[in-house]
Amino acid sequence: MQDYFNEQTQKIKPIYYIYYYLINSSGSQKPKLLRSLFFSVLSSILFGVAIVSMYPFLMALELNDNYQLTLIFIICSLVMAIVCRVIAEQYDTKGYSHYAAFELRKLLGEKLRKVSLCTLTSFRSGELNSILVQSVNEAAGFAFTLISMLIYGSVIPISVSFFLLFIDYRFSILILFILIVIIPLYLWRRKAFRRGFSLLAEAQQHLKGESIEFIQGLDILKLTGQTQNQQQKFQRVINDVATIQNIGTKKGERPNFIITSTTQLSLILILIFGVSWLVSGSVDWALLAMLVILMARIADILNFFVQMSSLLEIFVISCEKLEKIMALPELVENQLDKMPTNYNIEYKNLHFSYSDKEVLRNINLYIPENTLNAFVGESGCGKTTLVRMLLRYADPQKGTVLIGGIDIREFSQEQLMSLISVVFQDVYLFQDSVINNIRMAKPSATDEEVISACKQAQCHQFIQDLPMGYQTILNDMGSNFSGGEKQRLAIARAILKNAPILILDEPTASLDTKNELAVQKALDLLVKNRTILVIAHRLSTIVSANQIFVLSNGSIVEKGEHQTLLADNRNYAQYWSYQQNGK
Ligand SMILES: Nc1ncnc2c1ncn2[C@@H]1O[C@H](COP(=O)(O)OP(=O)(O)OP(=O)(O)O)[C@@H](O)[C@H]1O
Repeated sequence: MQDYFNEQTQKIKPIYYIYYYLINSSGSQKPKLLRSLFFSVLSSILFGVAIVSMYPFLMALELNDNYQLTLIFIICSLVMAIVCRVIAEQYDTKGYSHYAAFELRKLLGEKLRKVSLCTLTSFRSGELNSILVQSVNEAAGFAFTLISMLIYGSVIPISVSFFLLFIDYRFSILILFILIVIIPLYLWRRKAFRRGFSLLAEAQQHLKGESIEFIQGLDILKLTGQTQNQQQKFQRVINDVATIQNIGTKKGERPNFIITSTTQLSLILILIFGVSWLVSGSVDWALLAMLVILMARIADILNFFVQMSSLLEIFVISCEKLEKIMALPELVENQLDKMPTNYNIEYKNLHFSYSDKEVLRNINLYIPENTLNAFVGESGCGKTTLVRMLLRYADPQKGTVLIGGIDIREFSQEQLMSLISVVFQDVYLFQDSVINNIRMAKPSATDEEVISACKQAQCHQFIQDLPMGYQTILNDMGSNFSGGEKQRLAIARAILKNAPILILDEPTASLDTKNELAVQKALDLLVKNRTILVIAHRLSTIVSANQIFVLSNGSIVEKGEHQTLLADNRNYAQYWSYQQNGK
């Protein structure tokens, strides 16, 4: 259970934050929400007026003294209260809340675009998805329901208490006293509830993450015989969710009982005082009858408010999650007026750490344009991180990366990405047609251009053999394609994009001989006249590279051509010898 305790579950935001979140979650719809808020308050006041006017009505009825006028006044107040409520509810009925959710999602999308990939990958799978879907719905969708609940629960008793001042101030004080007793009780209950809800939200988040991992990794788990173990882990989280729910229900029992009893007891309190004042002759029966009806109504409203207030906590938790995303550091971007005239790449005194773990140390390297450059070294030495620095996967803590003599932070994201194509071992394919999956590298490309890129990438034939050819929809991230076929689709994207710099995470490393030959043929075409950075696992594929950089523990320890490095007889020569001997 300790897994779910974190800064968010420990900290309870003060109650005024709820109002802050409620108003701000509506974004540009704020004026409409404020208008709804105004009409909700007006509706509650008019309702209070109508209830309190029951007393002069009953008195006039008893004395047969022009009661029709009071009756018309009560009916008008009630009709106006209903009209105001209908206007207030337009925030939901006219779809403004949906628009607020749409805008919030757009804002989050924009934010995520500006956050470094390194930061984004620190989120658990499913976490961002759940924030974008569930938290947005809860934050933007609940706002009006919660506001009206808060208003009816507080404004009706307060306005009634105010109007009663003109009739009998003692009852006003009595109602205010009941409200004042309930508020600290509610705050006490909130504390117990809030922690439980935060823990539950965390546990449910874990459950979503586990289920996504379980489903996505099912084939690997089956192959490695680990299904049972993973299922046990999954089951443990399911049990945790059930346990937290049980504990939450038990913990909430006492505060719930006390609060609902207090609202019911208030009715008895009014009766006790009212009857004693009636007996002493300082109150008449009509006022007492009106107050009993009134208190029954107020007790209902307060009970409803208390029961529904768990929604407030869910709302606040969602807002806090959105706040966490909006507070993520952004990559500072600029926009260049002129793009570079050459594609020489330079890393200058670059240091990079993930949290406090230093992964790249004082990297200095120069890559002339149109050359083939390979990065080799033991697993975990920092090859991928080094190459990703060029893509602004994250910004280095120290040092710079330059393309054509320009610091890459000077480019906008679009400008930088227009210069670089990547072909990694993991190819991401979207659930869309084959042609659209390739065209995404250059959205303006014609069908002919896409087909020509596919021919060069050696994938035209197998696409043609698909049931709907280029229009075939890829299912489940392209699970119906082999690894080699996916690689060739990625190469087709890179050919179509035609960027001057190409990053390859040795795409043939995990392929069988037949697929490797096809991919290699496609690659041979792609690498011509480009600046290439390749992460190499098999040294035989990079013997012709212009420069080979050998990394060890985050530093470049050797660099040169294949033959020079062999002659140096250091790390590279040792790796070469291992691989040649099949070790
Ligand atoms: N997102 C991340 N957060 C924290 N640490 C990371 C992250 N990505 C990589 N690392 C760590 O940084 C170090 C360098 O990783 P990197 O992937 O750059 O190595 P590599 O040389 O490419 O390894 P391999 O050849 O196995 O792919 C490793 O110790 C790795 O565990």
